[in-house]
Amino acid sequence: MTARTMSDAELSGFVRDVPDYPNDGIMFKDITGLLVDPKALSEAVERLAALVPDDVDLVSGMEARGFIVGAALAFRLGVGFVPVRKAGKLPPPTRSLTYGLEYGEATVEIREGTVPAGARVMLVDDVLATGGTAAAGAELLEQLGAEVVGLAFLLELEGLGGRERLAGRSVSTVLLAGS
Ligand SMILES: O=P(O)(O)OC[C@H]1O[C@H](OP(=O)(O)OP(=O)(O)O)[C@H](O)[C@@H]1O
Ligand SMILES: Nc1ncnc2[nH]cnc12
Repeated sequence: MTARTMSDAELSGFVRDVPDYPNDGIMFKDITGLLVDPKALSEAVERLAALVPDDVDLVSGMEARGFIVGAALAFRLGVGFVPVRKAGKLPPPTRSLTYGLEYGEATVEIREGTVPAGARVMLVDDVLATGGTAAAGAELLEQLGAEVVGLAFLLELEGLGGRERLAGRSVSTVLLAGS
């Protein structure tokens, strides 16, 4: 495993807090500064890689920021990447799952045939907040026959119930942040 080159505080320093975005009362965690800095990006991907069991077959990531960290992680691990897309972006055949958000609902999709039955899949995203997005991604992967061996996030927002929503699953995070 590659040694850490940054402390938690240094890596966290690349994440920008944006108050009242996209709605009043939301403290948005903007990871753009982390992505644009080569050392911070490398540190983040190495830390994510350290959270992944040895024998995964695939990494999967949630659109859109989960594609960035997930595809980098898949490349780092030498495995393929399965995108979990928002509704209406993938050509058929697809499998969809609609899930509840804090207000309203959303639908995610995976292209059928991308996940071999029994594949050991690590699901990745940038942020764990309420956990609804990741729970839907994991459930959809399982409907397609995958074994979801774990979920890894760059940033966990405490106090929003994400851990509880993913109870029973193996959840790990690189950084913790107040919400
Ligand atoms: O734990 P939850 O409450 O479900 O929230 C976490 C999700 O919210 C953000 O995605 P967003 O829908 O903002 O889309 P984006 O990645 O396209 O910006 C983030 O990238 C996660 O996917
Ligand atoms: N506060 C937040 N910042 C960034 N991404 C998010 N996804 C859900 N909540 C978020």
